[in-house]
Amino acid sequence: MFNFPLFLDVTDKKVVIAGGGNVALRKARKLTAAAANVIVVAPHIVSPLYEMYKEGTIDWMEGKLDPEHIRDAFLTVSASGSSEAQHIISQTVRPDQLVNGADQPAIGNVAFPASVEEEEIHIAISTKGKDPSRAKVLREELEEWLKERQTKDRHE
Ligand SMILES: C[C@@]1(CC(=O)O)C2=NC(=C\c3[nH]c(c(CCC(=O)O)c3CC(=O)O)Cc3[nH]c(c(CC(=O)O)c3CCC(=O)O)/C=C3\N/C(=C\2)[C@@H](CCC(=O)O)[C@]3(C)CC(=O)O)/[C@H]1CCC(=O)O
Ligand SMILES: NC(=O)c1ccc[n+]([C@@H]2O[C@H](COP(=O)([O-])OP(=O)(O)OC[C@H]3O[C@@H](n4cnc5c(N)ncnc54)[C@H](O)[C@@H]3O)[C@@H](O)[C@H]2O)c1
Repeated sequence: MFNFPLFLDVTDKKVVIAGGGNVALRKARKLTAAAANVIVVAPHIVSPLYEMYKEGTIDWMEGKLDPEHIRDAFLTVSASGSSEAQHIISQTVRPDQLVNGADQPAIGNVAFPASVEEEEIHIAISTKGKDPSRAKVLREELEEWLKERQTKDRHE
């Protein structure tokens, strides 16, 4: 399914996130940190997303996903868990558009890895879609390992 590791520049790209729950929030944080132009489409959004909207970090279109929201999106993130929204996404996107199926990997062509980023390196971890919680555990272990390595370097 996801067979090609890639680091992608999303600066100023239009990214539409369908859904406003905690999964949408996690993706919105990563994407705004990467300077994407994030638009959340959902009838309701969790309060940290509402804060981001009020600060102007993201846009919010209140309501259900509509095909028009995603026609010119560079990347669409499916994070609503709604079969109606999933159906709209799979019927609307062209083969040259990117889709992350956070709630249904089968409709996607990109996945978010767990990652550790420092000034000079960025390490990404994927379990090939099989066990995302394990990717989180591995990320935490890697963070520890990097910390220990830095401490060791400082003492050498
Ligand atoms: C790595 C990480 C990055 C991120 O999200 O940015 C990420 N998931 C994370 C956490 C996490 N995900 C889930 C739990 C709860 C587990 C539990 O409850 O046991 C937790 C743990 C938590 O939330 O603490 C559940 C889950 N995840 C997916 C499904 C759908 C499905 O499988 O059908 C379901 C089941 C839904 C359900 O059944 O309810 C799908 C995907 N999740 C991916 C990435 C992609 C594959 C990555 C890979 O190849 O490893 C993929 C395919 C698509 C995508 O999302 O891009 C991030 C850790 C970041 C970090 O901490 O560093
Ligand atoms: N990829 C991952 O890491 C991961 C982790 C946990 C859960 N999930 C899956 O992701 C989905 C979302 O999880 P959550 O915890 O954020 O759920 P949630 O129920 O808290 O949030 C769903 C959001 O989608 C919105 N929504 C509902 N119908 C919609 C529509 N037609 N158009 C647009 N927005 C709509 C709701 O208003 C709400 O904001 C679930 O299906 C869950 O199984 C994925």
